[in-house]
Amino acid sequence: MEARSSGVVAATGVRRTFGKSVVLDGVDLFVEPGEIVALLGASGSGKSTLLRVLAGLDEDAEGEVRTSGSKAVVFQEHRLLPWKRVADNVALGVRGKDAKQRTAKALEEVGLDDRGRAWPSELSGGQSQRVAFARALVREPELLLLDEPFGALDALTRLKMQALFARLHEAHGFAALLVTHDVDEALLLADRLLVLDGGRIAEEIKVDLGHPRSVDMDGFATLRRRLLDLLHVPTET
Ligand SMILES: Nc1ncnc2c1ncn2[C@@H]1O[C@H](COP(=O)(O)OP(=O)(O)OP(=O)(O)O)[C@@H](O)[C@H]1O
Repeated sequence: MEARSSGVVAATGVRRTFGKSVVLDGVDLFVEPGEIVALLGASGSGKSTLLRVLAGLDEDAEGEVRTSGSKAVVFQEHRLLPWKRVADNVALGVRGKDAKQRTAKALEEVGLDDRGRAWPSELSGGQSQRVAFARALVREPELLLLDEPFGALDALTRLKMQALFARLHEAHGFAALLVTHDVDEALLLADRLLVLDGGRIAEEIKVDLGHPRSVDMDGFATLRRRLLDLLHVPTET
């Protein structure tokens, strides 16, 4: 265990029950600095529950969870405050006299430098999610916890946001735990995949595909098939 003491996330024996139902039954999970880990699993397997535990949003879980450094969470829905302008929503994540400058930089990084004075209701779904990323980034987190952050977006916007995420990661080097049910997304973005099943991490797959990645590169289809098998998804119809 010593070698892993520098992890951004070190969780051991995480257990969460709701009444008689055991959702997490001894989860061990480590995330190294700068690493992108995708968390997959069937619907109801406990992905969001685990993410909430790691985010410190669930006080009723058992087990040991250590996270180091600052963290930020991005959910499927943007959760912007409708009564605050875009820039003020982003600025919620920062304090100090350079807050304004950092807010402007974060908005620029997500491609919305000209929308700071807009209201959230004036933005598209994709733009709103960009603001959610800016609000997370402005804290300069060491760890991003992402719960289906692209899940509510149309296919094209989703691809653009995945590319944006990859660029942001390259620029900032944060570690990320990405909950997703999209196998291609996991394979495009993550260094390592974890499959949650039966309340535990049932599989771990290292993604040695290099960067940049695309769905038609060598090795992608093989990993994809393996992952779909693990998720019990038929690959032929
Ligand atoms: N607050 C709660 N009270 C009772 N049961 C809950 C609660 N939160 C989650 N559960 C149950 O825990 C199980 C896991 O839910 P969770 O949302 O973590 O799954 P998931 O893997 O994220 O699913 P999905 O992919 O569908 O989002 C489900 O059976 C769900 O009904």
